[in-house]
Formats: sequence, C-alpha cells, structure tokens
Amino acid sequence: MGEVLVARRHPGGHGGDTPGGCTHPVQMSWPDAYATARDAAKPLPAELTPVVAATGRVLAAAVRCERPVPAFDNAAMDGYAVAGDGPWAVCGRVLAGSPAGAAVLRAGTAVEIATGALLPAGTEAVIPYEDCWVEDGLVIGAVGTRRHIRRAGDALSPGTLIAPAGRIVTATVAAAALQAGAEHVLAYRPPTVTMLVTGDEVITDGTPGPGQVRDTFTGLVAAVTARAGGGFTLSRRLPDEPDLLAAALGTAGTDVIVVSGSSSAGAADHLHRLLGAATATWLVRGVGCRPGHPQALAVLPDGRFVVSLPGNPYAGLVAALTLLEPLVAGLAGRPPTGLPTATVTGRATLMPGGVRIVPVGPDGDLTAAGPVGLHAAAAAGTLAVLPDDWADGKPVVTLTVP
Ligand SMILES: Nc1nc2c(c(=O)[nH]1)N[C@H]1C(S)=C(S)[C@@H](COP(=O)(O)OP(=O)(O)OC[C@H]3O[C@@H](n4cnc5c(N)ncnc54)[C@H](O)[C@@H]3O)O[C@H]1N2
Ligand code: MOO
Repeated sequence: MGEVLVARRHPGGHGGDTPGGCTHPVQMSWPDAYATARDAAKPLPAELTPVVAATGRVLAAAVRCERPVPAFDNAAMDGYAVAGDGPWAVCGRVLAGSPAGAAVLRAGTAVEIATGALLPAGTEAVIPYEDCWVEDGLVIGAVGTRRHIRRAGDALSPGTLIAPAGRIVTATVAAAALQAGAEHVLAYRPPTVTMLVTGDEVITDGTPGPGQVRDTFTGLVAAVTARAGGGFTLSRRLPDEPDLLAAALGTAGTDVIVVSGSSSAGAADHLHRLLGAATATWLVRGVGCRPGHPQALAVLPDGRFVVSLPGNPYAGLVAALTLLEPLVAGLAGRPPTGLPTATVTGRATLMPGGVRIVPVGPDGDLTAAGPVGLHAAAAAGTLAVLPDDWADGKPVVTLTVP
C-alpha cells in the first residue's frame, strides 16, 4: 500500500537508531509531509454498499437513475381527476398509496384524488378543490389551462446522472439515489482507525492526580478521522511498556494506527525503535514545522499505516491535521483538494527553514500558542501555516480545527 519515497538512512536526528533495517526519509518540509501522506494513500477497494449505509463514503462509480421519477402518473394537486366534459359524476376516491382501482375513468365521471395518488386510467385532468365545487354528487367547474398531472419520468428518466464517481455520498445524494431507485451504490471502503494512547501519566477519565494528565487525543483523532471519511473504531490507553505497545501495534486490525506520545527521544519513547524492529518503512519522519516536528508516518510490511502524534496536545493536533487527515481522506477515496488559503494579520515568531502553525481567529488575527495548550486553537477554529517569509497581511494555507 505504501510507497518508499526516500529510501535512505536517517543521518541521526531525533528518535535514535532504527534497528531492523528500517529506511526512512530525512525530515521533510511541511508541504511535502502533507502531500506525502495524501499521495501514500490509495483508495481502499470499492464495495457494493446499501445506499442507507453509504453516507460519507466516496462513490467509486457514478449513480444513475434506475427507475423513472415519478414512477407512475399521479395527481399534482388535491381535487378531482376527471375525464371528458363536465359536470362530472363523482364515482370514488383515490388517496396517495391506495390503488387507483380497476375502473377506467369514463367520460363525464370524476374521482376525488390526493396529490401524489396514482391516476386512474383515462384521467384527462385534475381540477383542484379551489377551482370547483360539488353539488348533488356532481363536480362543477372547468379544466384550466394546466392539467395538474405528473407523468411518469417527468422529473427524471432512467440513466440520468444522479452523482458522478468521486462524489462524497451526502444525505442529499443518498436521498436522490433512493428516489431514483438505486438500493446500492459502489463506494470505497472507509478506512478503519485505531488509537493507541501511550503514557503512564495519561488517564482517560476522572481528575488527574500528581504527575498525571487527562487524555486529550482520543476525541480529536476520532473527529479528524470522521471528517476525512474514516471509521474510528477504538482507543486504547497503554502504559509506557514496549512489549505492550509492540503487541498492540501487531494486533490492531485496522488500516491506520494512530499513536499519541512516544514520538520523541525520552527513555519511555519506544515507538521509533519498535517500528524499526517491525521493518516499517518511514514515509515521513520529522517535519519542518513548529509545533509538531517529531510527527511521523510509517507503513508496516502488511500495509497498515502508523501515524505518530507528538504527545504535547497542540503539537498532536497539528500532526493529526498534517498527516492523519490527508491519509484517511486518500484511503477513503476522496479526490485531493487544495487546502484553503486566507489572509492573516498580526505577529508571529517564524521558523527559519520551516513553518510555524498558529491559531487564527475569525477576524484573521493570529493568536499566540505554545505546543501544549489547546485553548487558542479551540477559540480560533482555524490554524494558519506560516512560511518563514510570511509578512503581516500575506495569504497563507489554513487548516480547520475539528
Ligand atoms: N530530547 C528531546 N526531547 C524532546 C524533543 C526532542 O526533540 N528532543 N521534542 C519535544 C517535543 S517538540 C515534543 S512535541 C515532545 C514529544 O513527546 P512524545 O511524543 O514522546 O510524548 P511524551 O513524551 O509521552 O509526552 C509529551 C507531553 O505530552 C503529554 N501527553 C502525552 N500524551 C498525552 C495525551 N494523550 N493527552 C494529553 N497530554 C499528553 C505528556 O504528559 C507530556 O507532557 O517531546 C519533547 N521532548
Ligand atoms: O511537537 Mo513539540 O511542540 O514541537 O511540543
């Protein structure tokens, strides 16, 4: 599944040795890292999916109308279906969903009819209630210039395009497909994502005690996964125990494994060594951005991707938007789209030779943010990717906070 982009040994940056003959590229620029994650992900196989379960998936083949819409001739107004000249003798009533009856409407007769009801054969027009009245069982009025009849196929005929390949199945695409008689669509299988939350100090519920922190990653990763069209399956908290992390990496049966923490050089940071031992291929190992520079993307020999998010929460969010989101979107079959740009104003300490990723409010003003606190990103909603030659007021690429 993965593609070795630069197969060469790391010259010795963070993470130390990579036993097991693991190869990897040197630290990448932020735009290259984003593009690498996106391009490494080829769409997963397409499968025939019930329309009702396809929302959020990407179409691998166009959806076309299979049955005319409407499927049968019906009344466009509540009133009387009539044949021949009036006045018309009322001989029955047809509501939507009830059969029109065997009888053919003969000249001079009428049936009371509801909007959407099957028209009796022989109907020449529908006269709305407001254009007629009934006296002694006779409808009195005149057929107007409009017949108020909807013919089968008036709205849509078989073969008409409902949605092209590559389109995300929205609720409206699904509704249009069902309306047009499609029960199944061919859609890419959405990638599944497991989250491994590492760290002895991380707790997943309750109030942290001394030295502990509350997990902030699971909800963010689940949201980024869902937004990119993936299925978040599970979050597991793991202590800083290499055997447990190795076992979890080995058994996670999902297309993508996200690991928070353990990305750096500390005594309890085992991920890089374990991926080396597993002969993973590094696609990205370290990115020229602040925060989030220790982030990485690797592919295991069986094709499963591992996304490594640095433990500092804002750095981890930046990494999820840099590597996880484009990866999941690509696996889900979403066609690449350019990132939005916006004009941003204010001041920031730029990173020579790399990018600084800074929260930006709706007014376009930059906000200061360190690698830990998430409050500025939460208030901002958007992150600006500032290159080292950025100047106040210049437009930049932006990322949307989940
Ligand atoms: N010698 C070096 N030390 C560090 C470097 C470096 O290059 N050389 N990089 C620093 C940077 S930058 C970051 S970011 C962190 C990355 O650390 P890890 O990914 O190994 O993560 P931990 O050490 O486990 O934790 C760091 C920090 O984040 C907190 N954390 C971890 N997981 C969670 C979670 N699920 N929810 C909330 N907070 C979490 C953890 O408690 C630590 O405070 O390394 C620097 N060091
Ligand atoms: O990824 Mo670290 O921020 O640069 O804390």
